[in-house]
Amino acid sequence: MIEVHNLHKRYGDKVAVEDVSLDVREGEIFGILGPNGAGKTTTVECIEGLRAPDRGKVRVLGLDPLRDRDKLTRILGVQLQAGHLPERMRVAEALELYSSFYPAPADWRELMHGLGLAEKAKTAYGKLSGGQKQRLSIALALVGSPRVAILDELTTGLDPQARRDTWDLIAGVRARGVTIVLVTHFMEEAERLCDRLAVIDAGRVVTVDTPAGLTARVRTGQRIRFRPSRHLDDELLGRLPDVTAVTREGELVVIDGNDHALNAVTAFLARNQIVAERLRVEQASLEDAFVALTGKRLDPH
Ligand SMILES: Nc1ncnc2c1ncn2[C@@H]1O[C@H](COP(=O)(O)OP(=O)(O)OP(=O)(O)O)[C@@H](O)[C@H]1O
Repeated sequence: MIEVHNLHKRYGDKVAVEDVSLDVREGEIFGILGPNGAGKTTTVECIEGLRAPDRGKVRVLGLDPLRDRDKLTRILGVQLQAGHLPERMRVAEALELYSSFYPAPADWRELMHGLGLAEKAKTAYGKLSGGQKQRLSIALALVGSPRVAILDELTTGLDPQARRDTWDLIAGVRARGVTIVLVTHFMEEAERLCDRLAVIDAGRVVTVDTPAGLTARVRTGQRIRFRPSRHLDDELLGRLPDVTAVTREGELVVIDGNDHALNAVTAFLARNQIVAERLRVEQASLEDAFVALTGKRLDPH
């Protein structure tokens, strides 16, 4: 659906996109994940035809975003950033107006209901809350019944419940066959929604993988935490071949080991008639994978 080859873009001396290549397949939710200033927005603006690349090639369903702009706008839905509508335009008016731009628009009333904006149909844009503006921008991105939708910072500024509702909505849009590109800062969003992810850092693609594939790459084994029911000899435990370290966090014992560590530790405890209370086993998360790949944390703004 989307091909990007060796994209470069600079603003004056500042290199925003150094070398980005990726391809987005039909029907998937493709995530672009990276810290502030990584070049995510610049990359999607080149895909949308809003910016001209300095070098490299971009195609959306075979169309050149700059040369074939008219055709592209009929198949591509773009979530514009807040503040792009006249303050006094009402929600229903905006949706009706935008739907009139497209040859085969979606039912804008259905979208308005689906996004929880029906009660605000007659409210002026300037009177909406941040979350409502955000939902309206999603509705406007989808009103043309696009084949590809690009959503930049989809849920930034939404409260946790509205964020979850939006995720359900996006999953529903994908179920109708729309391919989605999602620019995000949120690990949980990436993990919940995306089929594949491009991790971008300092203008380059660090890797492209599924969320599960990314976490599997940094799996360092298991970390086991529990409170022993009675005295436990840390040194003996540390001698088990599958255990690499035993430390204490207050009354909890913390054990790092390979993927067999849990079996080895539970067998050891059973032999010594010790019960593991409040037992927890942790695996690597997508956040860990991101840190391992880029050396940076993702700080949501
Ligand atoms: N119009 C511009 N003029 C000059 N520099 C820009 C411009 N737009 C972006 N930049 C710079 O280019 C780099 C990449 O910006 P971009 O917005 O693409 O990153 P991003 O990954 O989307 O970041 P964020 O998550 O903060 O939006 C940043 O260092 C940014 O400051």
